[in-house]
Amino acid sequence: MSLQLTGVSKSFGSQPVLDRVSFDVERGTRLAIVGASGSGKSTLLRIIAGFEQPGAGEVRLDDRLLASATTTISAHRRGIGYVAQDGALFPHLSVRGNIGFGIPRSAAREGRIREVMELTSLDADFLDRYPHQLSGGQQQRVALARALAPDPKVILLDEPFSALDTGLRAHTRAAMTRALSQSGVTTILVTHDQEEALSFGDQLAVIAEGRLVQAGRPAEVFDAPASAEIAEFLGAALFVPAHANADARAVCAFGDLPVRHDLSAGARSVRAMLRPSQLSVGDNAGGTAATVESARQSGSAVELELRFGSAAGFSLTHRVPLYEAHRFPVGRTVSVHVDGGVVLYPETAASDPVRSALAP
Ligand SMILES: Nc1ncnc2c1ncn2[C@@H]1O[C@H](COP(=O)(O)OP(=O)(O)OP(=O)(O)O)[C@@H](O)[C@H]1O
Repeated sequence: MSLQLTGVSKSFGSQPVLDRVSFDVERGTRLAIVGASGSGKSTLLRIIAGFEQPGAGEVRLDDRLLASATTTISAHRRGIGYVAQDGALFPHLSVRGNIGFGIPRSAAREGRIREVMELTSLDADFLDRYPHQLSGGQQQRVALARALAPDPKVILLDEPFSALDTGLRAHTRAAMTRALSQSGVTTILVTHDQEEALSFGDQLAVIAEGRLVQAGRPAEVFDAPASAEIAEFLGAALFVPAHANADARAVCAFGDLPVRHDLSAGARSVRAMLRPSQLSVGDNAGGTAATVESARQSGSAVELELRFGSAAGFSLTHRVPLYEAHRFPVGRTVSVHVDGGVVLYPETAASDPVRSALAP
């Protein structure tokens, strides 16, 4: 039993926005969909919610057809809750009125309102407050409580944390994720924030220009992005030209390293991808030599710009704790080691000084 999308496409006028999107979300699990601005994330959620109709394809919930090009079940009959970016609370209704909006009037109503408030870590003292008397994070939790109150089969979250500042965002996200786990409701979150997507769901799907380009467990997708573009989108990535050997190793500017995943599809020219967190920088010899070109304090760390090769060569930024910065004065030659393996991708045709500077 699950929410199932098959070949969902949508255009606005002549502009295609979604192109044959298919996925399955198992009951009680969480899916995060990540994509750049304009990639079609909100449109996808709006089709599932019933606010837009697909141009082609089908949306099914537990085998019941909710939407196709010719069929549509109205939004309020789908059993799907929706939380918008700004919460979209009714400003003239109290917290009680907002949360109780979708629940039939009965003796059990007040109990259910209090239950979902507890689930979303909202104090019962807020019951008679109005939205303008709440912080942004509290408003988002009221919006989630309102969506959960009628006991939906699915909850859709459209960038619900993006309007909150950093500290509040982490706190609200933790409270909402806890509430969703406890309620066991199937959830889809869309976000353009990679960290958020990687930490939210049981599954992660990456959407680019209306197409679903990769899906899987978050750790698997992060570990083996299907393309160099996805690797870069999901977090800082470093690419260096490499020679692949037959024994699952590759030689690149950082030495002879194990290959974790070979996604080069047999290309003659390949490049190795590694994450900055795999680098360690020391003042001993033995690694790849680099020169500290500049040092800039950033919070509790110092960002070193390390230059490899000649002045026209390649540089990367590496963070070291403030208390270690004295070991890396500007002009010092340092040694860079890489832990862990690399992922191989085909080399792109464009020649670029970064690549030639790092060629083994
Ligand atoms: N009702 C509409 N009419 C015409 N074009 C639309 C409509 N809704 C969305 N679009 C267009 O469809 C494309 C995808 O929009 P959508 O809001 O789904 O993207 P998104 O990935 O959610 O972006 P963001 O992260 O910026 O919210 C955009 O180019 C947008 O301008």
